[in-house]
Amino acid sequence: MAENDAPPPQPPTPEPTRSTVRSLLRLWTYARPIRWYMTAAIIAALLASGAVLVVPLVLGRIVDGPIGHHDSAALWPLVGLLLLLGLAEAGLFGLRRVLVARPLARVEAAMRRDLYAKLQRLPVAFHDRWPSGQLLSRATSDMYTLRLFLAFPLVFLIVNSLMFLGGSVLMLALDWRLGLITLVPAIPLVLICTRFETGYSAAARTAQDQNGDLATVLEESVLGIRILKSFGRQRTMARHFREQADLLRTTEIRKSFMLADLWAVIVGLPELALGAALATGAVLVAHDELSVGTLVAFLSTALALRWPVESLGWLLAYSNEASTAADRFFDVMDTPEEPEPTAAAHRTDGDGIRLRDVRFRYPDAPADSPDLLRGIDLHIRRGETMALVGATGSGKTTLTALLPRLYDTTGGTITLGGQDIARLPLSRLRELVAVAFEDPTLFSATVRENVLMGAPEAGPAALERALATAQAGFVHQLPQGLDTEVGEQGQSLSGGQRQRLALARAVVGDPEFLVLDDPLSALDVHTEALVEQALREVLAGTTALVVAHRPSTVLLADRVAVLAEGRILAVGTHQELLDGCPAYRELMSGESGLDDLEKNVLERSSAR
Ligand SMILES: Nc1ncnc2c1ncn2[C@@H]1O[C@H](COP(=O)(O)OP(=O)(O)OP(=O)(O)O)[C@@H](O)[C@H]1O
Repeated sequence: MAENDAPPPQPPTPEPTRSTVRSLLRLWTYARPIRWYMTAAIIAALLASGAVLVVPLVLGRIVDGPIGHHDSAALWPLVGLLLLLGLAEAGLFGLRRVLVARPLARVEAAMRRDLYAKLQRLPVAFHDRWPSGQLLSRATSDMYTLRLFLAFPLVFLIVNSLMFLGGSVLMLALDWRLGLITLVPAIPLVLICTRFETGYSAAARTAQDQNGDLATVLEESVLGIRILKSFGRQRTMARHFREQADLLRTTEIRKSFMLADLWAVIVGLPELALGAALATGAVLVAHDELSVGTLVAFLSTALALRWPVESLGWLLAYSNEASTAADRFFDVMDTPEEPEPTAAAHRTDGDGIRLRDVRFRYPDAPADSPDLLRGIDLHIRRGETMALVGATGSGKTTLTALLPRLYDTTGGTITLGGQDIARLPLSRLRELVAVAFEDPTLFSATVRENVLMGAPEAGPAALERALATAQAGFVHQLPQGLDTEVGEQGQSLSGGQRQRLALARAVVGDPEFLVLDDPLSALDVHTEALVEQALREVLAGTTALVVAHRPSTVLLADRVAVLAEGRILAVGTHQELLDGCPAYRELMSGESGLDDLEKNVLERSSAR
């Protein structure tokens, strides 16, 4: 495909009116199936926190009772009770973890599965717009953030709030004056936390997006490592990576400073209040208005509430991270999919492939640019092979992508065997049309799996036939033959080998309609001639559109269509066009020299 000079894609920016709670509530769909586990975990954590709050009361009882009355016999049962409370607290917090560990792993897996399935369903235009690193970071680090949120911050936001409420009531009950002194700082704290929440969620979103950008740069440099090394551009790419990493680092530092500011207030204010309560309590004890035991119980309760209050900082920070991660997840999940026609498929008739007034422009094309395809009219008769030629960037690959509806036309209609492709269910359409692209993408799977991707139900005979057509017999010499893993993107194979496997994948299902985008470009002259010979038999039984850059590929076709200025300029046999279409003559002579071509044609024609 020709280079795209559209501006680089940007991830969506968060809407200014977003609400953290609303974003997090959307996770309910996934959390619902495990609600009872979550409830049990919250109850376990609440009981553990209850045990923590009972400890000060027992301490108060010890001070005013056995210690005050020098009664050591009465001391031991209370010490035993303290021990039991400690054990109960530890056991219950442990139980909370056990209860949610597996269910939450299931939630994370379900979210990731849905995200992956959605990415598969979304149109190619979506993937053109979204950098891969942004999708990668959503499927990995964002999922992890969300699972962690459901495991800890969510539970502790509920438990710690209730513990704070319970502790406050207890402090007020023990002594209302000391209680008020200790609780007054809660008012400025609430205001400060609200302000923090707004600033921090914006920073969290920025960091997550920058993380995605970093993943994109990393992925590109890993996939393009050969180019980088061979052009000695590692330093340039490393600089680019460092710049992106620096941006992320700056945002992370900004987040840390925000959190540090909040923490200073969250830790500082209660300490001041506790100091004031201690001083006031001492005066009250001195005036016999308060027992020492009650003061000990009060202060122990206040100290037990330090964790719920201090944890507020990271709980808020984490909740914000989780809510922006949820936004990023739903940014993808909410993207509209292509409407899937449900009309029952009829049998195709003998009309072949017909394009009527087909127009197309890429969604991100500059507004002032004309449509790339501006009214294509073309009829490929049933059983016919049509070559498509045109200058580079004229839209040949784009036109081929319209047949399997990788992109939807912006005007006009395309029919396959008389059926409008816009009305065919995509699964049926993609059964009818098989495609081999110029860039032969393979997957990290075995040779067999890669080829059978074109027709999973094809038997061993069909597989062998397809490999023979594509002159891909080399696979039998690979260490494990058809079961050899081809490595990430088929990197362990040569360009020509990959191209032959991609061609085998396209023809293995004996498709009714075949679209080949310059399928022989990476082959040596000898292999090309052999593939052409075998391909001719396949093409005889199918209706095909073949993008051709070279005269040798043109020779596979019955007729040739010339694409220029977004329209079909001329259609005819190779010879007719050579005789009557100057643009075609120019295109062909630009490739290999007209004399060579004509010689070639004569030789091949006599060989047929
Ligand atoms: N995904 C895309 N988004 C936006 N513009 C695109 C996209 N893909 C291609 N283009 C633009 O569309 C035009 C036609 O590209 P296309 O790949 O269809 O040309 P082509 O005729 O197949 O070229 P070549 O012969 O070099 O393979 C080019 O200007 C290209 O920049």
